[in-house]
Amino acid sequence: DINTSRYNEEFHEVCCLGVGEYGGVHKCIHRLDGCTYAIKKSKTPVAGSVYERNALNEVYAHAVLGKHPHVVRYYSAWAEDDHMYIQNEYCNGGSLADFVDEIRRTGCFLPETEISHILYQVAQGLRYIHSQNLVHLDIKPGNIFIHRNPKLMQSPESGLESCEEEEEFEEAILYKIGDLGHVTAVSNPCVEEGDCRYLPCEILAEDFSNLPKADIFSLGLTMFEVGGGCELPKNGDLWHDIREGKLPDLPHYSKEFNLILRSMVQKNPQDRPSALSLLQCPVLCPQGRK
Ligand SMILES: Cn1cc(CCO)c2c3c(c(-c4ccccc4Cl)cc21)C(=O)NC3=O
Repeated sequence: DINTSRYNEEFHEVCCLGVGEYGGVHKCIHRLDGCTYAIKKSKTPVAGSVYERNALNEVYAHAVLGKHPHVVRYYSAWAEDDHMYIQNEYCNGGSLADFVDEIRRTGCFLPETEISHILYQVAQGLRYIHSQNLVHLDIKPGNIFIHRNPKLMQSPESGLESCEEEEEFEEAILYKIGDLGHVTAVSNPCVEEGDCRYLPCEILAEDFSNLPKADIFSLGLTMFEVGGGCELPKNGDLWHDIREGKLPDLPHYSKEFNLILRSMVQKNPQDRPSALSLLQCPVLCPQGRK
């Protein structure tokens, strides 16, 4: 009967975090360890279908990518009662898509230091994914999740005392790349296209010769929206203009920051910076930290 299901036995379902054609994601508390997780429940994909390959890609990617501060952590996956479950780290601050909605609603823009920090953190996640010879292929605001470290939210000093023995500085807000359903290997790619609003034209033309730079392109458009840029089209003239390198300026940010975004969405993948080179860029490098 349904009550013997691992999902119901091991977890207490708190609330729904989102639903899509894939299924639904719930915030759950593990009854034994008391920790909170995000668990996606989806219909078992038809054997041999692209959905099954995507589902397997997602779990393989999580297994290979293991633990990284800027990639959503995977804990477990299982199948039961004609559904697949994946148990991931719960990020308590929503996604960058929620953030973009908020900026559009309030007209309050992030200071350049904050938006540079977001780009720096996500670039660290991308560098890690690319270093494993994998590519994400669906980088977009809805797939970048935010985790606010409650300990550090009161006063930044508190974090320092507690981790004085550790070398590294604890971040109060962590940005994490999630939804690895489109992840594939750089070498033998089986590309399942992500959201066309964020894809470069070479991917749509099935040119997979430089996949890591496709992630850079998508990250450039993602940051354009976080910076208050207009809503991105799925097609049409603006879609093509952007891919001809005509990215509108973000008036609230410096010339240098705008030049970085424009370099990330260059038509020719070779002209886009790698994730590693973004991390060495002085405009983004966090002040004073190596
Ligand atoms: C819609 N939605 C909202 C959230 C919480 C944001 O504060 C969320 C999460 C995830 C996911 C997710 C995405 C793709 C695959 C599996 C999962 Cl659990 C979806 C999420 C995930 O892996 N971790 C999340 O926090």
